[in-house]
Amino acid sequence: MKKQLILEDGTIFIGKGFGSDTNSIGEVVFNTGMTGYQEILSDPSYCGQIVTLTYPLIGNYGINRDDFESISPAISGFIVKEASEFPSNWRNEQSIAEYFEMKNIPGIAGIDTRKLTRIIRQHGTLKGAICSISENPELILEKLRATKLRNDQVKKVSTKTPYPSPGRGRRVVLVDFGMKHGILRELNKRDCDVIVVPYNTTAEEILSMSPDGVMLSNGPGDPKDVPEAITMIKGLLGNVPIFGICLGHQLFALACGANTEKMKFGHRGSNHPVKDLQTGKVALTSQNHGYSVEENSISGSPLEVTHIALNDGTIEGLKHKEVPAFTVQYHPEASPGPEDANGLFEQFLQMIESHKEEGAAACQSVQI
Ligand SMILES: NC(=O)CC[C@H](N)C(=O)O
Repeated sequence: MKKQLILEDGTIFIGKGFGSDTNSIGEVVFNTGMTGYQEILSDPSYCGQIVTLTYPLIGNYGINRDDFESISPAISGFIVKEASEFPSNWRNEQSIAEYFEMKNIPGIAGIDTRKLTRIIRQHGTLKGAICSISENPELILEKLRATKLRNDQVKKVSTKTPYPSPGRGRRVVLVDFGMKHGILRELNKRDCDVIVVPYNTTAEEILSMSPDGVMLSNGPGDPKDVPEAITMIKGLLGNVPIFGICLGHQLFALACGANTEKMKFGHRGSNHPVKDLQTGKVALTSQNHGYSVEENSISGSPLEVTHIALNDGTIEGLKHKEVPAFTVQYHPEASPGPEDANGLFEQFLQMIESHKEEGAAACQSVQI
């Protein structure tokens, strides 16, 4: 089944379809990870995007029951050089073609994904369409150029109702903007008593759950499309310790008066070096973001830059100068990728402990 991949700039690639036979339109983004395709295709932050992988062989260890980052993938399509037809691994249960067919997502193989990546890097983000070879490319191109990409992805992928993930440790409210399950796993591993809540929960509702700390998850799209979350974070600041990841980091920055901007082609991969400006240490990190916090907007805000990307100098971490809150643009939960930054979850729990001690000391001094 021949298929075509048509880019907004008029480039056409011809390949072989796999997975669902449907046509699809989305923003085409590249990920440079050599492994971790299952976590990538199930990361809700890719909602509405067509993902291409620069590594040429994808699907060789199949799809297994453990490595999903969400129950249903939200991506709009998958572009690979070679989709392995004979996966081999003791955990393998399905090929990627079988999986995409089951989930009704179109894929296209036989594409020179490194050439495609160079086009995106030169041009900047592009919309693209995966469609049948029988479609008229001129008509598809017209449709593609006229298509406005959706701006309600967070609403689409966030949980509709709160749910608990109990533990015996600190109580953490985890705001789900399109959460990767790795974040929940990391909190549960540390025995946190977690309540996951929808993206549009108010600050009052969250505070009424008496959290020891609040986590702001990753999620898809432009942070400015979620104004209710910015209002919520403003209401939380200073009332409870906050740790934000990726979209959570961007929303936190907006709530503190800084600004975010769309990047030319984003960071997506498993080996992005990030420097901690306090310790000078460099961590290799897993990343997936197309927006970043604008550097010039920090000076008038109560924020301090704590981490930067070594590849292009963009902001990768922030902390609030007055209240207990810090955020990172990258993924300390990895899934997939290196676990260098995993200690940030401990840092969050330590921040909760210090905040509790300060609160107890303040109460004592009032009594005196
Ligand atoms: N992984 C994320 O949370 C991504 C954040 C945001 N959607 C971006 O692309 O920048």
